[in-house]
Amino acid sequence: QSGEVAANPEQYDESYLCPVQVGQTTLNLDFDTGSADLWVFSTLTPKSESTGHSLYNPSTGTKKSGYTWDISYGDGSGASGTVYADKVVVGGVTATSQAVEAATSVSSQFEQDTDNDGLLGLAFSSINTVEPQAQKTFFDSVKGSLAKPLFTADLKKGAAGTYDFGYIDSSKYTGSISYVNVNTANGFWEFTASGYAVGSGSVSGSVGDAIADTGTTLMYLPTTVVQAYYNKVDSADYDSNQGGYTYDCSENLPNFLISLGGKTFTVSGTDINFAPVDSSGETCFGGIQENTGIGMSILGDIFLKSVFVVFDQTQSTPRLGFAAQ
Ligand SMILES: O=C(CCCl)NNC1=[NH+]CCN1
Repeated sequence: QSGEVAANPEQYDESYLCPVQVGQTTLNLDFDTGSADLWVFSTLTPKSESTGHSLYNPSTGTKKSGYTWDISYGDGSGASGTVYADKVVVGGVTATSQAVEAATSVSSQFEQDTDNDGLLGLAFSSINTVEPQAQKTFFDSVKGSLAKPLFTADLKKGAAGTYDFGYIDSSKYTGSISYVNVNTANGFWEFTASGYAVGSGSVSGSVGDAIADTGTTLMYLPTTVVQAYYNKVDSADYDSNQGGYTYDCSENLPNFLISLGGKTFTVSGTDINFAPVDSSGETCFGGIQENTGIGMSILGDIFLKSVFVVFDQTQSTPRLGFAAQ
């Protein structure tokens, strides 16, 4: 089988939500290559936490007795609950008995984002949080039945993009796809990024260890790289109250170039202009921030909306393919 599903941006492209049939209900889920749990708001979620969300009704599923899950994300958000097996359909691709993690508790970030009905993890199943036995991601459940064991991400700035499962649609990218091998030891789509450049500078240095993470909004890079970037932004400064680099919204940001698999990709300065910090619209928060304390770089949506990405398990070593959109 193969299929395509829309990835609809929230405000400021903070995350991208995709319609997914879970049991007999269609929910809008955040496809997240940085985690491996498929969890949903449900009729088991306290009303005080689930108002405004579409809810999975576990009555259509088979309860996995004694199974629980509890996940925390890099941004401090989290959720926990119980586990059911049920039908999940993404863009016409069906997992007949997918582990569906029904939330009995969610953090405030999820409670408040009423467009988001849960997450569909697309990292490696090794980091699934279900106890006493880790469960397969949706991709792992259907991988063997896909025309090709791969999926692609084509996210866009302020417009609907797509995730495709089982095939590469050559109309969605330009030029050739350049591949890098993935290190799955930490359960992420983790690889080594090469040199970088700011604006019209020449590509040099090394970004290093990084993950491709559709579930993270911004780009988190080494301090040296981030300082080199904002040195080219006159009004930029590190604002500890905002927790990162801010600048005058009226200032045009330079492009950021990164070399992956021997090819250089350009993230436009307009894409790096993330969002105003308040309703005055004077000060803006940058889409490139420091990876301090994370232990690796994260190429999140700010980067991913500039490229077409292949999450490829056609070979014994998984790999990532990057092409310009
Ligand atoms: O948690 C992470 C970072 C992994 Cl290093 N990404 N995925 C995600 N989902 C919701 C917020 N962030």
